[in-house]
This record gives sequence, structure tokens and C-alpha cells, in this order.
Amino acid sequence: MEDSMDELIIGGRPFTSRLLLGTGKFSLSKMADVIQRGETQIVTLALRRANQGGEENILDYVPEGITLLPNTSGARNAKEAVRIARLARELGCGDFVKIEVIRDTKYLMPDNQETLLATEILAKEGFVVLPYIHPDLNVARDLKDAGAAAVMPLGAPIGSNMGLRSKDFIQMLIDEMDLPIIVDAGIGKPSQACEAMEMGAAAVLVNTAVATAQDPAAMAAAFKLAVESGRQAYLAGLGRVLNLTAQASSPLTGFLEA
Ligand SMILES: CC(=O)[C@@H](O)[C@H](O)COP(=O)(O)O
Repeated sequence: MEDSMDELIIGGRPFTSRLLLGTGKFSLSKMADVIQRGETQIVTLALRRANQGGEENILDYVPEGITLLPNTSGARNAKEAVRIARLARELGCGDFVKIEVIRDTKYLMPDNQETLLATEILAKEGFVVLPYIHPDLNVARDLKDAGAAAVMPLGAPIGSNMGLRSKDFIQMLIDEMDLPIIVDAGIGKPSQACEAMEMGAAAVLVNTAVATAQDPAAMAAAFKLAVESGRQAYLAGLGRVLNLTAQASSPLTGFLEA
């Protein structure tokens, strides 16, 4: 537990919701409803959707009081990510930034090395930096040393809805890092978000699974419940798992005795 209220603390700021929502795939008209039903307090946004010069601006659709987490999507190296982060701050999106550096166009894998470089620069400039990475414990440790406020390992490729394919490596980060671990990308169902929280993740970030649901607002509500349930289970301490043997839950002595 991070404090007596079980708040999620990122960059010194407390949050009661552990469900972050991505907005990259939303029609803007649905956004407020989805945020409200998911009771989310942090939403990501791509700079290009906040800076469309006369066209619809995503910032007009985000309810007041929500913390913006601009991402550096489109960046192919650290230099581009730093430039996008600075622009986002100038546009009034705040100090939070999610570093996303992707040059692999097939799997959209994050470039961990360039992400680390961008984190080093932006943390020194006072940004609250949340780097999106492939879950690698050495890189996660370096990111912490570089000033990251949280680490965001991928569950599976972005938009795949394939779930926690990198589960064992995420668990290493959760077990070894003294920093919020926010599972991002690939979470396709509320049950997968629940599992990430049961594992001890500090939060999850979901976009595609909500945006592509038949009823995105109802799906956001389902994710909220799943995240809360997983968190409660984690705090309660999961019961032991027995391998290849069973153990009776009820007393067996005297059973069927004449
Ligand atoms: C890195 C990235 O872009 C993800 O944060 C994305 O916004 C969420 O991933 P899913 O769309 O797979 O939920």
C-alpha cells in the first residue's frame, strides 16, 4: 500500500483511480462519458490531437480536473520525443509526459535505449516522466535512476488486445522496483486488467479494448471494477497455489463412515 488511503502517487500527486485511459482511438464525442464511467483521473493524449489548428481539439472534450498525460507518439528517437514533450508543455498540457519512442512499424515495439535518453533529459527539465517500455529490469532500473516517476511496461503489442503476454517480465519489475509499475498496451479484457492488478501493478492503461467495445462507456465501467477488484485482491494477499495436488477445503474425517 502506498499510503493509508491507498492512493496512487505519481510525481508527488495523489490519485484514487488506478485506471488510466488512452484516447488515441476515441471519437471525441464519446470521451467525457467514457472518462466519467471509468472514473479515471489520468488520460493520455497525442499532441497532434491537441494541436489541430482550427479543427476539433481533444482538450475541449476532456472534463475539468483530469490530469493530462501527453504522449510522444510519432517520435522515432529521443530527440523527437524531447521536442514533442516540450511542445506539449508549451501548449498547456502540464508537466506529465509519457515517453513513447517507436521505430518498429510492424510490432510497434518501444525503443528502450532512446526512451532512456529522453527520460534523462526531460526529468532534468522538471517533467514527470512515465516511460513506455518493453519490460526489461535493467532498463527499468536505469529509468528510475534517470528520474522516471513510474515505468509503463507493455503487456502485449499496442492495439492487439492480446493480454499479459509479457507477464513474467512485468512481475520482475513489480517485485524488484520501488516505483509505480503501470501496465500499458495490449490489455484486451477487464479480467486481464484485474490480473495485472492482482500481480501488484500500481495501475493499468487501456485504450483499444475500451475504444473498440460496442459500448465504450460501459466497458470503461467494467474496467474500473476489474481494476478495483484486482487491487483489493493484491492488498488482501492472494492465497497459496498448490501445484498438481489438491487439498480439501472441508473436513474429510468421518466422511461416509458407517
Ligand atoms: C503506448 C500506447 O500507445 C498505448 O498506451 C496505447 O495507448 C494503449 O494500448 P492499447 O491500445 O493496446 O490499450
